[in-house]
Amino acid sequence: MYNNSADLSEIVNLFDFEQMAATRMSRMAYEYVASGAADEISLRWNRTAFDNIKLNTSVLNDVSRLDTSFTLLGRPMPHPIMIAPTAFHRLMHPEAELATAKGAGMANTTYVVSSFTTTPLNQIAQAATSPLWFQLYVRDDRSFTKDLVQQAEALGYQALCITVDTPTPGIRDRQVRAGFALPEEVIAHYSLGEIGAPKNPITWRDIEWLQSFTKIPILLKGIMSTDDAAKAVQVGVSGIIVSNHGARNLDTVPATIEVLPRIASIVNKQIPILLDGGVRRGTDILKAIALGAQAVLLGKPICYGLACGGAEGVAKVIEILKDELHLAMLLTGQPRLVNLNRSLIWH
Ligand SMILES: Cc1cc2nc3c(=O)[nH]c(=O)nc-3n(C[C@H](O)[C@H](O)[C@H](O)COP(=O)(O)O)c2cc1C
Ligand SMILES: CC(C)CC(=O)C(=O)O
Repeated sequence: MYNNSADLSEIVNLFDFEQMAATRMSRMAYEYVASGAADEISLRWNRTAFDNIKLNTSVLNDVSRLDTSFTLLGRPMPHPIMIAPTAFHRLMHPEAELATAKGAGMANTTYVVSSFTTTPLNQIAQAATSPLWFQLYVRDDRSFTKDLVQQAEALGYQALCITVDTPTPGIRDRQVRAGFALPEEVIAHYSLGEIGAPKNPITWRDIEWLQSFTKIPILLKGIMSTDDAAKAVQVGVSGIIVSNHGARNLDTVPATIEVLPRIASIVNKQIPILLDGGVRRGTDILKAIALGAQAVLLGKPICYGLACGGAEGVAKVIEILKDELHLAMLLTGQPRLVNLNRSLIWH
């Protein structure tokens, strides 16, 4: 099932990782990771929307000292690149989520562990050397859900990302064609046996219920409209993640970077905004921050890095992006990420 000992020196950018992963992962695993919903229109838009944004440059600024640091939920962050929650890492590498956690530590990044982890939360916490967050799929069994949140808290997971965009996964034709089914050794410990279908029709009342006992900051993952962003602020969550689930749920929703500016205007800096979906280049990160995000998360590239090179592969994905981000800051004349604003975007 695995073919993880690739020569990573051949890898130059994140697209190379995808190409290499396509030749090294099982067809089923690759199709699971790479595919988008239905006709994959939003999947393409997540990329083309970034491509279509043009950058302004500003010359003769002092860029001798670059600063990518900022504060998120009261904690210092060295750079704005995080690992998005993705399910079933044992499909991609025998060390599974432990390798992802080690890679995250090597790159000094925060790793959001999926509810559909194939490694128990305590083992990941033991292996981690950088901050962990936990992504929650709320289950019908509320006492199970409450126990899981409290377990994550007790293990030191620093924030809770509640995924709100997946009452059901979307139409995934390529997964169906590839005969997606979890091999016996790939066990999602907290899935309640409902693999591939979270079936979690949660409502705003459930968010209030989660707030009533959760001690760590709560973020809502999967906000795509200004109304929902306004509601999120109103109910008092600590942050939102603008996400269309990597274009895996509802096809023809807009690209995340397209909706970001409107959501940022509504939120008006009351709570932090993170973004994921199609981030593949250092310039993408610059654009996201200029348009109102504090940080970005990576989904598919981390899966490809893991499949090609375990912890080293994961770390290399982040390191490549960090280098690209530094170059983009130098070349746009922007030494400090926290100073970025919409003037960086060319109109
Ligand atoms: C293979 C895979 C599994 C995913 N599993 C989850 C998950 O368990 N929970 C979740 O909230 N999001 C999940 N997502 C969505 C990601 O968290 C993220 O929103 C998305 O991948 C970001 O887009 P990108 O892949 O273009 O970087 C998954 C995405 C992929 C590609
Ligand atoms: C089991 C899946 C619903 C996990 C997921 O979020 C995804 O594959 O996008």
